[in-house]
Amino acid sequence: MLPCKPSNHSSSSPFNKFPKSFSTIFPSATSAFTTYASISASLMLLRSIFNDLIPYPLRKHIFSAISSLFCFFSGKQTIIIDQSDGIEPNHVFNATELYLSTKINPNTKRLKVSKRIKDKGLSCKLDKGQRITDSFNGLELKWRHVCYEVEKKGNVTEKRYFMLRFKKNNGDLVMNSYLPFVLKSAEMIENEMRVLKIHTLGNVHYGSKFKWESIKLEHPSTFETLALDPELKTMIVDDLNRFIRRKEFYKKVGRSWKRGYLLYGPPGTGKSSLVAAMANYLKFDIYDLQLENIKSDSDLRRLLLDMGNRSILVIEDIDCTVNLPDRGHRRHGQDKQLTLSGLLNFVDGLWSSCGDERIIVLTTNHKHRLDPALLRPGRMDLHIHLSYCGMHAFKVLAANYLGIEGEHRLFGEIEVLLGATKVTPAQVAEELMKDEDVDVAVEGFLSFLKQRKMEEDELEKDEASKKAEVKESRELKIEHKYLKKDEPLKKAEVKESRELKIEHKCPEKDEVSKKAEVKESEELKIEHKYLEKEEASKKTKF
Ligand SMILES: Nc1ncnc2c1ncn2[C@@H]1O[C@H](COP(=O)(O)OP(=O)(O)OP(=O)(O)O)[C@@H](O)[C@H]1O
Repeated sequence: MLPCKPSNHSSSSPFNKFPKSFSTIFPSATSAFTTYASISASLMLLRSIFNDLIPYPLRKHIFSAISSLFCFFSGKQTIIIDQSDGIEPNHVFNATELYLSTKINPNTKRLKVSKRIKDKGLSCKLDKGQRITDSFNGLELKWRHVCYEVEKKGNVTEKRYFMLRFKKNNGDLVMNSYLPFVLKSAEMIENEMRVLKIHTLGNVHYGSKFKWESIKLEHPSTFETLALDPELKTMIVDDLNRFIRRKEFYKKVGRSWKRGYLLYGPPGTGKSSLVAAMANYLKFDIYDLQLENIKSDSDLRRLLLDMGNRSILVIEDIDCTVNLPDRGHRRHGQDKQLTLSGLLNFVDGLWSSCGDERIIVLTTNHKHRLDPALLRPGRMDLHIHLSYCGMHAFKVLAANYLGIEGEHRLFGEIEVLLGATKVTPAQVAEELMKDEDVDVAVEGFLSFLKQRKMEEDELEKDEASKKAEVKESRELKIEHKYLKKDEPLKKAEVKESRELKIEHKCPEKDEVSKKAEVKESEELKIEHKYLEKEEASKKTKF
C-alpha cells in the first residue's frame, strides 16, 4: 500500500507540477460543470425555438438534407428500413430486428429484454440508439436502431427505423445478397423460436358466428417417438419434405400449395399422434375443425378463410362426425346447411387456393364408410394406414418408455405373440408405463400378451362355434324352405295318384257293367231264341 502523503498545497499538489499557465488554461471542476450546464441549456432553448418556429415537415427536410450532405462526403451509403410500409408492418424491419437480436455482443450497451408466458426463453432486442456492426463476405455493415417521436393532432407516437451504413459501391451486394440473407436467417430463427398453437372452435360464438380460439400446442409427439414401421415413417417424412420445398413446382403446374392426408386405422394406433408429429416437424399450427359445430357452408368458408398459412387443418373421425348431404341431396329450402360439396370445395376447389403451405388431414377408423368423392385422387394425396403394433413399433415404444436400446431376453417371445395378436400401440404404451423397473414392465407386458392371446383364441373358438351354429341354422332353414316348396308338389302328386286310382277303379266299374251288359245281351239272346222256338211250334200246329 502506498503511504498517504499529507496534503500539502505548497509543493506536493499535482497541479503544482504543471506550469502556472496550465492551471489557468484548465478551469476548476465547478466552473467546467457550470459551463456545460449553460451550453446544454442554451442548446435546449435553441432546439425548442427551432421546433416551435419550424414546422415538422420542413424540419424533416432540413435533417434529411444535412444527412445526405454528410453521406456524400463520408463515402458511405445508407439504407433506411422503416417500421411500417404505409399502414402495413414492414416485414424487413421485423426480420432485421430478429436477426440483430442474435448479433448482440457484450459491447452492446443497452438491451431490451422480454419474455411472454408462452415464449420458450428470454428475447433480447436492441434498445433505441444502439449500434451493431455485422460483417458479410468481407463487407462491414453498421446498423443503428433509431427512434423518434411524431406529433399528430396532439398525440405523440414513437416511430422506429433501422439505419444500415456500408461503403459506397456495395449497394448491389447488400440489396441482392445481404438483405435476402437477413430475411432468410430471420425466418429460420422465427421457426426455431415459434410457439406452435392448436386452434379450436371456441364455445363462445359472436352473433352465432364461431371463431377460432388458440392455445399453445404442447403435444410432445415427434417422428422419433412415433412407433411406426420404419419404411412408413421414412415415406411420410420424405413426402412432407418434398411438399415444403416444392413451392415453385406447385406454382408451375398450377396447383394450390396444399397436401391432403387420409389417416385410417383402428382406435389407438396413433392417428392423432402422427398429426402432432407432423406439426412439430414442420412447425405448423394445427386447426382442429369439429364439423358437428358448423351449421352451414358459409360458416365453414369463413372459418377456413380465417386460418393462417403454414398450418394443418384436421378433421378427426370424418366418418362419424356429421352426415353430410351431397350436392344432389340438398333439400329444398336448406341452402344454408353444411354439405359435402362445401367441404370438398375447400379441399380442392377455389377456396383451397386462398392460402399457402396448408395441409389437410382427415382421420377415420372406417375408411370404407367414407364417401368415394372424398377419397378421389387430388383430394387426399396420400392414404396412410396405421395398424396394430408390430415388433419395430414395439421396440420404439420400449426405448421411449423403458429406455431399452437394442434387445431384451423376452423380446423373442414377445415378437411371436405380437405376430399372433392384435394389440394397438396405445395398449402397449399403457402396459409399459405400469412399472418403472424394466424387467418387471417387460414381464408384465409379456403376460398381458399371453392373456390377450388366450382371450383372442377363446373369442375365435366362440366365433367359430357361432359360425357353425349359424351355418347349421341356415341349412335347416333351407331344408325347411325346400320342404315347404315340396308340399304343393306332394299334394299335386297325391291328387294325381288319387285320380289315377280313381281312374284305375273306373275300369273295374266298367267290367261290372260290361258283365251286366253281356249278361243282359245273353238274356236277350235266350229270350230271342225262346220266342223263335215258340213261333216255329205255332207254325207247325197250323
Ligand atoms: N404409433 C404410436 N406411436 C407412439 N405412441 C402411440 C402410437 N399410437 C398410439 N400411441 C399412444 O396412444 C395414445 C393414443 O393414441 P392416438 O390418440 O394418437 O390414437 P388414435 O389412432 O388417434 O386414436 P383414435 O382413433 O381413438 O382417435 C397416444 O397418446 C400415444 O401415447
